[in-house]
Amino acid sequence: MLQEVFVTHGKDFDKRPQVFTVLKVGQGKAVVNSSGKVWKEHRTFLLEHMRDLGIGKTKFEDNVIEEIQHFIKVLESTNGADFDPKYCLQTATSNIICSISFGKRFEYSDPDFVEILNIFESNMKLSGGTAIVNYFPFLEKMPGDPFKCEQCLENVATIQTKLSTWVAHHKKTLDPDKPRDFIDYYLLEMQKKLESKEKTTLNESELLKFIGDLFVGGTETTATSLRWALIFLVRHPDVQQKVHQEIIATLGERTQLSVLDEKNMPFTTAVIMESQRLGDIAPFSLLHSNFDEVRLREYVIPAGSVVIPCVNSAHMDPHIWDNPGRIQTQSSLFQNISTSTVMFHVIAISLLFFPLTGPRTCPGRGLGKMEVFLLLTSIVQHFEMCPATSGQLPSQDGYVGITHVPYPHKIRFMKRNGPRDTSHND
Ligand code: HEM
Repeated sequence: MLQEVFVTHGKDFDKRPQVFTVLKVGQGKAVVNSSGKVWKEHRTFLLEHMRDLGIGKTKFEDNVIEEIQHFIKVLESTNGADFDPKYCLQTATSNIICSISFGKRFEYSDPDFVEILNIFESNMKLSGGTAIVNYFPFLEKMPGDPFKCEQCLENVATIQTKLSTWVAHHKKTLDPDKPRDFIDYYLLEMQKKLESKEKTTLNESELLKFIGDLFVGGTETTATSLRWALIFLVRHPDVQQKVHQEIIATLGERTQLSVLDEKNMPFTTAVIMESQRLGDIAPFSLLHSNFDEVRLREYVIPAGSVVIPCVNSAHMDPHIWDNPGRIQTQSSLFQNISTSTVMFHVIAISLLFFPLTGPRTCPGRGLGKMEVFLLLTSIVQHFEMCPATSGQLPSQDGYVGITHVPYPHKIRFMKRNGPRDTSHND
């Protein structure tokens, strides 16, 4: 059914609904929250320039690997002590988005950067509560802001102010012959269209939202995918060990894997897919809508409906998975990626490997997939991950905002070839 609605009838459902989180929090702008002409022009711009910048393709992997080197140093500095990797994973994935948006990366301790990441995260979390206002709009103005609508909108305004100072700096330093990043490309495209008097929806206000979209779309999703993968590897040391063995066998004499190695690493690939299924990163994807009435099977879907892709129902479908809540055994992990019938069923399951390929499909999945693969394999290559010193395993449960996020937890990153961990017997 997901396939039928979002792929076969994808065009009928390629709008976003006119509700609080889309119109006010997302301002109905740029790519993620827009519909119609604004969405088409911004999505086309994004895809064209991702292609130009080689994003998600092999030539972009050096940027990701450079960030991984900084990231590994941070993990080394923990010296095997209890550590919550959330913040440094968010920083690493944000820095990759920063390199394509602003042409620069930030130090992990940069206060400006820390602030902006915290605000983005806060809004992802608050969205779980504000979602009710989508269906009961009068709740937005309830005294005392119980659904945190005001706080959410204040966060949006703070982000816009921060991003506008970066855009102002780009305008001052723009060299039309040497565009550095997405902001430069956008400013040049805007200028070109204005000069040729071509009708356009590109403008500075949309630009701020466009850059915000890359952050929202590209940071939390990737970092959360990695957080779930780490949790499952800590909970299943036997699986962690097999991933490590596959990495070592594939590396040979080299010190760093490439995305091209992925095709020779079926076990690691299956583990990433499985952690996406169980982690259920975006259980309801993003809201969709239809401008016109649609007839589908025995249903009539009125124009302007809110259509929620319940991806979670496929992730946990007992008709497909023997025991949906448990990580699949090693042999079935292999089966899942090699059996074509299962592949059909997992189309909706692994957002990165078999996404719903309709008009709204994630434009950043090539990049996301590259980041998850390279970061995860680098972590396992360099560290053995163990439960915190209390021996408590990180929980497999989490909370749902826009994404499904793990509860706060700590794990230990024991440098491989360093002193062995003997304090906990798994
Ligand atoms: C593990 C990583 C990622 C996951 C799980 C993920 C997941 C998703 C999902 C579920 C959607 C909604 C699709 C729909 O509306 O039906 C989406 C849309 C989107 N994603 Fe991703 N994403 C990831 C990485 C990225 C990255 C790295 C970028 C940045 C380049 C990005 C940018 C976007 C944008 C701009 C949209 C909106 C597309 C539109 O409305 O046309 N994503 N993503």
